[in-house]
Amino acid sequence: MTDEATVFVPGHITGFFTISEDDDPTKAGSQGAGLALSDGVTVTVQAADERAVYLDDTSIEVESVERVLDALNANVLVDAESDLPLGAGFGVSGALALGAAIATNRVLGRALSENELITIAHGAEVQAGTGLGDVVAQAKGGIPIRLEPGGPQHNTLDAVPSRARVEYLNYDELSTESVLDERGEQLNSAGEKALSLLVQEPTLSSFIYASRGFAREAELLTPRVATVIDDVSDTGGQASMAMLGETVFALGTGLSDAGYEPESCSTYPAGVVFQ
Ligand SMILES: Nc1ncnc2c1ncn2[C@@H]1O[C@H](COP(=O)(O)OP(=O)(O)OP(=O)(O)O)[C@@H](O)[C@H]1O
Ligand SMILES: CC(C)(CO)[C@@H](O)C(=O)[O-]
Repeated sequence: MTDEATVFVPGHITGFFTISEDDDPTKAGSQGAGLALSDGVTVTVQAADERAVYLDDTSIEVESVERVLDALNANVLVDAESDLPLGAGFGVSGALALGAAIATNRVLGRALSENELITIAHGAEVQAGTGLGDVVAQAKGGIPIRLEPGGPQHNTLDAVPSRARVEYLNYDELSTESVLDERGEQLNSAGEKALSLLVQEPTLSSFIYASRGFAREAELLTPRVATVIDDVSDTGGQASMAMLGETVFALGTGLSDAGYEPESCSTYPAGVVFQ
């Protein structure tokens, strides 16, 4: 046991995905692919008499984190700091859940393994309805391809063996929960097509091409996101939409070359790291 533990969890932009439902939340999840980001969430956990969760010094309630703390029977103070907006397609709720699981285990001496903690965080996200594949992707890092859905005991992960500078521009939030409820079927056929394209040619360029096709086919593009993606294409760059937020991401200097003023970071090769 220790008084305090701090971990960094990379953000994660999903480019495309499919939905797999299952009564067992450790088997439910998504296939798909995305980018783990050097912009992420730093989560500090301290033992406390009462439970409290803060993001950037503001008290927040995030169901996935509550579920993780319930599973670990933990009264702790979770103090998170993030470069990324919540609810905008960067997997912040997954990062909070995974960071809380890994750091709480250390602080309270729960002696669970990494896969056990990833399973708890993944199941919590699935049950909260805020994510299906972010947690397993964030635990792996890099440019993960989720070939099979679910937590670490059930899924199969591969990756695009590459790295990239990433630019992004966020306009607004999109509720993961409501999009998943309303668009299931349409997403799955577009997601399967995108995955088979990427598996045939697992490169960054295919990833972003497949992601753009998915966003279009699943009819998730908002007018301003579509305009920005077209502007990036017109200047020879590659961009798509982050699932699920009103957010555009581009490889390299795609957005700045098109005259926008984006945030920038890079893909993050590792998963969760103790600080
Ligand atoms: N101010 C806030 N804005 C957005 N969400 C909030 C806020 N405060 C608490 N929440 C909770 O945080 C969670 C956000 O989950 P959501 O899955 O939409 O975001 P994300 O993980 O950042 O993005 P995504 O899953 O699309 O990559 C929800 O449970 C929501 O209820
Ligand atoms: C559902 C999702 C797009 C929400 O960010 C993500 O968790 C994923 O790729 O499964």
